[in-house]
Amino acid sequence: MATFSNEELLQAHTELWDLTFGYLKSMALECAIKLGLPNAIHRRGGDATLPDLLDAVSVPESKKAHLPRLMRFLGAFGIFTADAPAAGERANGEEAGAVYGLTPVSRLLVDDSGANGSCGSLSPFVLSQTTKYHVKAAMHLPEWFTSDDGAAAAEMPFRTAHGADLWGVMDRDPKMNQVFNAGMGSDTQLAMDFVIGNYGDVFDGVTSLVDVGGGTGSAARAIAKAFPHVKCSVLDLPNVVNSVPPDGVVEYISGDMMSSIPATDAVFLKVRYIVAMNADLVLG
Ligand SMILES: C[S@@+](CC[C@H](N)C(=O)[O-])C[C@H]1O[C@@H](n2cnc3c(N)ncnc32)[C@H](O)[C@@H]1O
Repeated sequence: MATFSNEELLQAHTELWDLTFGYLKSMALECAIKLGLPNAIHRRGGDATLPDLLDAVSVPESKKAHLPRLMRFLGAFGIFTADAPAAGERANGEEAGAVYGLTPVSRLLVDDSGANGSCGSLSPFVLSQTTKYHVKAAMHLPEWFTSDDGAAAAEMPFRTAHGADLWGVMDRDPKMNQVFNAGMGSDTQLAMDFVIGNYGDVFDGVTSLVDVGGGTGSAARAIAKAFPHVKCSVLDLPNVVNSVPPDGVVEYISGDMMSSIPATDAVFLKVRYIVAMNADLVLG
């Protein structure tokens, strides 16, 4: 049996604590976005003191003393920078005089379009993946592994937690539908800038394209804008397609990719989860 030195076990103890409390990183990140901290720092020119932040965000008097702790925690894992205050500026052990700045990660969370070149904010993406549905589903992992549910074994912990898959939940909860679709759209915008900028030649000779599981059409709109000769359509479930106002640029088709896909020159797929979840169905 492997033996470990005291140093290794001490280091492992630290790593175990880091892993144990890892979920707090996602929750603190979500909190930073919901409080508007990246935008507040950006609007101050990229640097903000604690009083600046307290001015900009809506925090009641009774909670103000806790903001430096949140900022320190976010700083510890690279969301913000914090310039240490001079010793005399510390109030009650907290960083009253600290100056907080954006890192490349929090820069991606700033709403102002153009702040990151052509890249929009990824805050909607973060919020789409830290929902109560996702967190609760993750907490059902041990229950999912240990329950012997026969044919239902292929179902994911998400269904164990919510009695429906993600698409079913989005169908019954319009707010979740909106939050998830906005998240996918923001992430796709960034990915499409890269795809079109670097691999645009894959669209040479294509005259029609269907983005299968294309959500609210971020990818299809980006392709249609960059390559106006390509007739772009989006195939997605009714709850998604019905939430998109017609834009005259992309055609939205309500349907089930597992049943049929409209005839087209090219199929565009950015639906990793669904293909993985239905791999047996698709690949036989
Ligand atoms: C992970 S999201 C990706 C959305 C979009 N492709 C993007 O990357 O921004 C998956 C999308 O597939 C859609 N979807 C799931 N099952 C589907 C099905 N059976 N037929 C059509 N669309 C489906 C969902 O509604 C959702 O919009």
